[in-house]
Amino acid sequence: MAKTQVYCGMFVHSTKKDYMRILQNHAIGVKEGKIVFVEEMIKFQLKANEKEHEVIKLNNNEFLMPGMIDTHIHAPQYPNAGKGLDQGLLEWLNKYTFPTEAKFKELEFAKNTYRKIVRRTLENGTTTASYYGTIHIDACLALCDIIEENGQRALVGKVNMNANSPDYYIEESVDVSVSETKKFVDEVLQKKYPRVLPIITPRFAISCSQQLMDALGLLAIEKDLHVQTHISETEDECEMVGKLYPECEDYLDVYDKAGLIRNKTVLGHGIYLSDKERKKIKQKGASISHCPNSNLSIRSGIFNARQCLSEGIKVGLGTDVSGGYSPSMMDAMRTAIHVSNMLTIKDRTHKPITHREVFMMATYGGSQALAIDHLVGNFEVGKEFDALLVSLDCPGSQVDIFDDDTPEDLVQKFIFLGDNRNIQKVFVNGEDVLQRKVPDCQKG
Ligand SMILES: Nc1nc2[nH]cnc2c(=O)[nH]1
Ligand SMILES: [Zn+2]
Repeated sequence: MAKTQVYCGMFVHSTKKDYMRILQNHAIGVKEGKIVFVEEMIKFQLKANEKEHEVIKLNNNEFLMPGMIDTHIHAPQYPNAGKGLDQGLLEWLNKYTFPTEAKFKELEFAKNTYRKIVRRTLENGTTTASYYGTIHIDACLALCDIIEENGQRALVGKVNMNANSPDYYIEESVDVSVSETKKFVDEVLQKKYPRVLPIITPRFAISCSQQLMDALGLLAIEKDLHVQTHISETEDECEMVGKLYPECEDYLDVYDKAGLIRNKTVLGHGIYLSDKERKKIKQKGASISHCPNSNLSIRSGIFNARQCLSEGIKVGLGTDVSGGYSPSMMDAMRTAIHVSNMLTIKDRTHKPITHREVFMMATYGGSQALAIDHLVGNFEVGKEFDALLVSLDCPGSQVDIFDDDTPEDLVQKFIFLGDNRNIQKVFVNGEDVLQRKVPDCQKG
């Protein structure tokens, strides 16, 4: 019988009560990918037994944290990461994003790109991602296979768009868009991937007709599926949605009328939501994916994370590659703090979010946002062990530790100064997935 792996040392995670809880001199037992106990080391030592337990001791400059959860990322936009940031959202979509996404008609190009982004996010500690694909079903199915092959956990969406889109990148009709989506969902579910699920992905209200959104809302309800889309990201976009849907009360109402606002719905951005819209999001149990790098890079606006958190809305973090140039969730944490600091600079009564809140949003908050907090997000007994082994004194580390650094200082320094080199192991369901032998993505 396989032994229980027991990690001994320091752990940091978020709980319902604490954004950041640090457990020193603790032991976490992992069996068949799941957390079977979390207890003080002295307690574990009383029952420790060589036949049953494989003990892995962390050193003083190491800790374990939950794997990070990217609640909003466009896998096909990865070739554009770090370029084409000179336009605002609507122009940026037309000039750079749609031409790139259209290339995913070519399956080999799609596979090579998807291998790169899945590997890159894993190396940066993203154990779960909610991916937008393109309108191409074969490429989206290939993305699912590649995620599975690499051992990542994910939601994958075939994008729907049938309006206000260029001729070379648009779905023919509502019927085609819906039937392709059904086919995609059925194929993904049939494969019974242990950790990959489909997510209904109407791009945003501008590129979908009401009829299409109605059909997608029905499908989501019928099959109890996750939903992701964009909302209130820029002022231009909000104005255009107001003109396209004059009969709706507000932007959220466009989606809500279609049945798309559920407790498994994650809404990207939400910068310009009204009090009324936020109230409804909270009431419906939907969530917001805050994508700070993207919001600054394409100059969309300043999201008020403090306000949403204090209102009790579920908030996760997203990289939003390639509106956001970085695929790293560490960048998302840092940038979220800076965005919140900007609000404080403008209004000294605003209480900025700290390393504690961004840590929560990158881990437990992300799991709540994607409605997978019963499976992952923190180190609760019964959850799957998705975790990062962080070392601050590994070769190449850019973090220096001093005698008076507290355990929380170590975590804070990792958030601000750390990078992928400090992420020594990436566990998904208990397995160190960086060790997997997969096709070399650099050869693509
Ligand atoms: N950031 C971002 N916003 C969008 N709104 C509609 N499509 C997109 C997209 O691809 N990226
Ligand atoms: Zn996006």
